[in-house]
Amino acid sequence: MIKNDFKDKINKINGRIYRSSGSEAGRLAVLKDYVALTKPSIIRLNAIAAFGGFWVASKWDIDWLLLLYMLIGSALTMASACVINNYWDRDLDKKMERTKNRALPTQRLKPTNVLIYGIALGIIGELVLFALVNPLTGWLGLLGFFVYVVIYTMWLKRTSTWSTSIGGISGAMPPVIGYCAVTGVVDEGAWILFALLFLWQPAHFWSLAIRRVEEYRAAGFPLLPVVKGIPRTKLQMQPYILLLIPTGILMFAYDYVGYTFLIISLLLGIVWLVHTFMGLRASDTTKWARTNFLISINYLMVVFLIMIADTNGMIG
Ligand code: HEM
Ligand SMILES: CC(C)=CCC/C(C)=C/CC/C(C)=C/COP(=O)(O)OP(=O)(O)O
Repeated sequence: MIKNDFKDKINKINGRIYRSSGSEAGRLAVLKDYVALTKPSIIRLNAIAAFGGFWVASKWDIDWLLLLYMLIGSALTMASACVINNYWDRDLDKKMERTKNRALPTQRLKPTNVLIYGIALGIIGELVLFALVNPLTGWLGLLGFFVYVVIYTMWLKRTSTWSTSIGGISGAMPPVIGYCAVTGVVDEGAWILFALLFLWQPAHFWSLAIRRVEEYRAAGFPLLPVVKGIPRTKLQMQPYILLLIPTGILMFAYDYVGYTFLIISLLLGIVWLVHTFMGLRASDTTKWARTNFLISINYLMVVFLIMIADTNGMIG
């Protein structure tokens, strides 16, 4: 104990604020930081989407080992992308309340270590996808990684209001990876799942961006509400949600799911659309945006869980 306190002091004297991992508590805190860098709640929801894609393509005839490999490979690839996003954004993350306490902006971890960690996760994830799932899922993982890390994080997030829509291509990859792990081809089912996630994302993210518009402005991110204003952003969410609703109809029309999914996805889509529409006249925009963000998260979770339960019209 005394030895660890001494180590911490030496670190401070040397002007370093990297945390000592000598004590039990210190090691646990470092571990927590490494886990947080992977953005676990985003990976969790993305993993549900990948699982849903796999399940729908399998039509209840599940290859459990393949499912496990697909989940491990895609989760590690996504974790890698999120860690490298944290690495790249470490200076900008200092400027925002929401992100300023992360491990890199506070200098609790060394950037080089984080970069190595991110690359290692990506190499293992991609090896799992290429070797144990199929090459198509490996390429789709690489595409998702490239769009999120290079196109979104390194380029558009700092320069254009298009970051959200184009960045959505990467977020739409997980269910496609799950689906293609089974089919080995990109067919209409893969495209419908892609469309579902792609169309879901702008309203999800803009709800958050509206709530935190001043933070994003101060940090210099040219997001839609920062550049074009909140009323325009509220308006621009609507075509995405409107187009999202037919993806449920297409899933049904192509016989992937039954009536239960059709009805629930339609109802949820309509609830979200109406709530978004009401945003145009909301008196408390912050409160409205918080609810809209929560609806987005719950919409996706429920739609994918029902998709899994009602694959092939199992519920009816
Ligand atoms: C362009 C695409 C996307 C952007 C820009 C985006 C942006 C964000 C941001 C900045 C947050 C942080 C919220 C906060 O700290 O309060 C967030 C939260 C979240 N996002 Fe997204 N997101 C995108 C796509 C996705 C996708 C594809 C998923 C999953 C399928 C997802 C799931 C989540 C979840 C679950 C949260 C809540 C995290 C928490 O509570 O810690 N997002 N999103
Ligand atoms: C297959 C593959 C690798 C797909 C990638 C999927 C993926 C991780 C999508 C999530 C997109 C996302 C969290 C954007 C937020 O980043 P941000 O930088 O705006 O968030 P922040 O400000 O909280 O860091």
